[in-house]
Amino acid sequence: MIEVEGLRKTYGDFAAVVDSTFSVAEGEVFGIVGPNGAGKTTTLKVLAGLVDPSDGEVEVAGFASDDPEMRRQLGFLPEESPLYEEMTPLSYLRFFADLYDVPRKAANERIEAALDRLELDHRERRLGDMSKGMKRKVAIARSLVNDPDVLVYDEPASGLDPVTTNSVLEFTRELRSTGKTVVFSAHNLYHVESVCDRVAVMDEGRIVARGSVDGIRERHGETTYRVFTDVSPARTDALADIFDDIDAAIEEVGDRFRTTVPTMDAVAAVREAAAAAGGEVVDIRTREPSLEDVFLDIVGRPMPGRYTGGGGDAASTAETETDRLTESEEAE
Ligand SMILES: Nc1ncnc2c1ncn2[C@@H]1O[C@H](COP(=O)(O)OP(=O)(O)OP(=O)(O)O)[C@@H](O)[C@H]1O
Repeated sequence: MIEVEGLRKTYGDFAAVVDSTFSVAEGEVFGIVGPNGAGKTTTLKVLAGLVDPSDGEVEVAGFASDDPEMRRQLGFLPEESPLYEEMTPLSYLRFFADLYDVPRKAANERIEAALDRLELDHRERRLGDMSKGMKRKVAIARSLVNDPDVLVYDEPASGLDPVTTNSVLEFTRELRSTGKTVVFSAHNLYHVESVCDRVAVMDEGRIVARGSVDGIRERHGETTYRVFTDVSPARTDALADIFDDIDAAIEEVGDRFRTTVPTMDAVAAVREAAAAAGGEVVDIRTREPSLEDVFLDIVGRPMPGRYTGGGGDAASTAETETDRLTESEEAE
């Protein structure tokens, strides 16, 4: 549905996007993630036909990005989407539907469906009097009035409160089930991690990693094991034989001790150490690396803009209950 080959965009001497190649399949949600100035918006504007590439090939829904017909197949949500303040959501969305020559009946149905799903009440309220989250929802509804096959969203959930963030992300995810192809950008790794089938990580204009979230995680991150014991395994020197720095990873959590280790051999060592100290392992959990850990591995510095609310934690650490092993299961 989207093919980008060797895309380059320069502003004077400055290269905002360098040799970018990726494709997005029909019905896929593709995330472009990276820090400020990475080249995300420039890439999306090229896809939306708003910025001409300096070099490379770009095709969206079978049209070259400089083909005016391409824009009719596309819904673009810019990072900042100023709305006409004096209009209401309904009059504003109808206005855009008219620009796309959408028949009135189809437009009304589409607008109602989008606003219902986005839980946007106050449809007759002046846009200038609406909250940032409500305005964002109206802008998202606007991207759908022409029923495009491809949606290009620039930071759809940035700067919104956690509830609205989740609602917008959930909505983005659902677009896939209606057959839409979505490309969206985010600073926030948890936003892409929870929504995307595949991602491209950009840094300084270049794609530095690309693939499924799990695949990238596998290549660049490390699974760790958290072993819970009822005595501190540090009381013995069994662990010291295996890891010099194991002490640093032992934390007291309530009346238990949590030791974080990188391999199953190390888990066995913790078990031995706990047994030698007169205790036992009471729980083991795996912790997969978050995309944030992965970013650190790829670009060598932490990802800015860490998410601090709205259920982000669950998405970030992916501590899987199914991977929990009990003492008895392991003994079998
Ligand atoms: N019109 C322009 N003229 C000159 N430089 C530009 C222009 N547009 C973008 N740039 C530069 O290109 C680089 C990439 O910008 P871009 O907006 O694509 O990054 P981004 O990843 O979307 O960043 P952010 O997360 O801050 O929105 C930046 O250094 C930016 O200053």
